[in-house]
Amino acid sequence: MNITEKILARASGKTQVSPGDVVFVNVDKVMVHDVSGPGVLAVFEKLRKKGMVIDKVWDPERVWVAEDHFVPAADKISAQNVVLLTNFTKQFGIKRHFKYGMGQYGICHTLSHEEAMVLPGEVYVGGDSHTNTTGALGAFAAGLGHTDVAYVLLNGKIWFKVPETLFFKINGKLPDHVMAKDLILKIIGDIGTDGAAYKTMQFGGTGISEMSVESRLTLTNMTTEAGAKSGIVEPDLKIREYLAARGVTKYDEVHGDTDAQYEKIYEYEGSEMEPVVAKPFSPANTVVARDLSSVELDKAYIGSCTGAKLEDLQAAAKILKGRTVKIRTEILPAAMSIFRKAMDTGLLKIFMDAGAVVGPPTCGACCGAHMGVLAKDEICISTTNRNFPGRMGHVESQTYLASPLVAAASAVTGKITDPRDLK
Ligand SMILES: CC(C)[C@H](C(=O)O)[C@@H](O)C(=O)O
Ligand code: SF4
Repeated sequence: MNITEKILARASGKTQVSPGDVVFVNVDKVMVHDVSGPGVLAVFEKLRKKGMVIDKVWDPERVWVAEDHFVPAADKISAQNVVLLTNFTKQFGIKRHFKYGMGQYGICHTLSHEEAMVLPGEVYVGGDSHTNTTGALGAFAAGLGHTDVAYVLLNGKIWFKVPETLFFKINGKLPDHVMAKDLILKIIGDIGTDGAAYKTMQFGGTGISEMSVESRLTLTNMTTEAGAKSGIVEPDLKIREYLAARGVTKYDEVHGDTDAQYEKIYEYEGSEMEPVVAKPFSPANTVVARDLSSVELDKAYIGSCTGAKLEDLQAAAKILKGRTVKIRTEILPAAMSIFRKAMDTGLLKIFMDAGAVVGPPTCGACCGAHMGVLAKDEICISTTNRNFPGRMGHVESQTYLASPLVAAASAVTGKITDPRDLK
């Protein structure tokens, strides 16, 4: 069995599972945020109307809650949703509620690794499609809809069909000007937005062992854009060090067997990778950044669970240091802990000296909700993961997806720019 099959076998009390089997698994952790939380509570209300008594969740210690999509409250409805979440965590005794304006808070998928909320070998589900992100820590991590999350909250279990696994073997390190974002855009461009439909995308090879944990998280984050049920990387020393730095050393790692089976193996030569950009309106609409050097931009956005981890901000700072932005540039670290590290290490000063605006963690601009939406016909280069019509604002706006290096280089020139071409 491969790592995903072994995790699902262990969680369902079986010695052997195969792709296609339906298993009923014990869940280790579950997350809801300020969009899915109220949706799940609406399911509870429906069940109550049918006479069900709901006065506790299966295990309040295994539930955590993030305020991220519409904070700072974008309007009256989002303000009300935060009140709903607060009442929910109080009523059910859920202590891990990351609240806007009270110390650490941020985008759910960023907190999941920054706060070591999920550990190797675990089954983690969340009310958000990019829950796949945390698979980079060696866990089975998948997004669920409101009804399924409600079921997990009450029972601590859920069913899964064991997915087939596609293995992406990356040989050798990526060049300096290329980031994990370029690699995953290249892969999605190759396999398409349904190329991994209900499959697991596993990443391995020397290119992955050389890669930082934060970079691996960019890969697994975007497996959702290829339709994958989950994304995963086998845990190694880097993961152990990452978790130890967060005070966690006890967990039960799972590794695939040496003769593990995969549906298909794809190979990529790391050193041959180039900066890649996804054009509107699909993450699979990819070309090399250099082919787009005539595209004029209105905005550069460096933010989101995909592109505003510390390493992403460091990459942007490398470009922006001593330079000035030519277009409106918004930089929103993905969690307060990252914001603080960026402040302590001088990154925020570099951004502000360059003329960019630095703002609080939020999903707002990424999902076109608030805090920087695009106007009609505006064109944005963004470190986020989706560029469907209207994703970041007006339905006739356009988003190009890119790495933080490409986004920062483009902010400086006002046109899509390969970082190698920046004077
Ligand atoms: C709003 C939320 C449910 C949504 C998701 O599930 O992915 C959002 O995070 C997104 O990226 O589109
Ligand atoms: S930052 Fe964007 S992609 Fe990530 S959870 Fe928020 S809305 Fe979804």
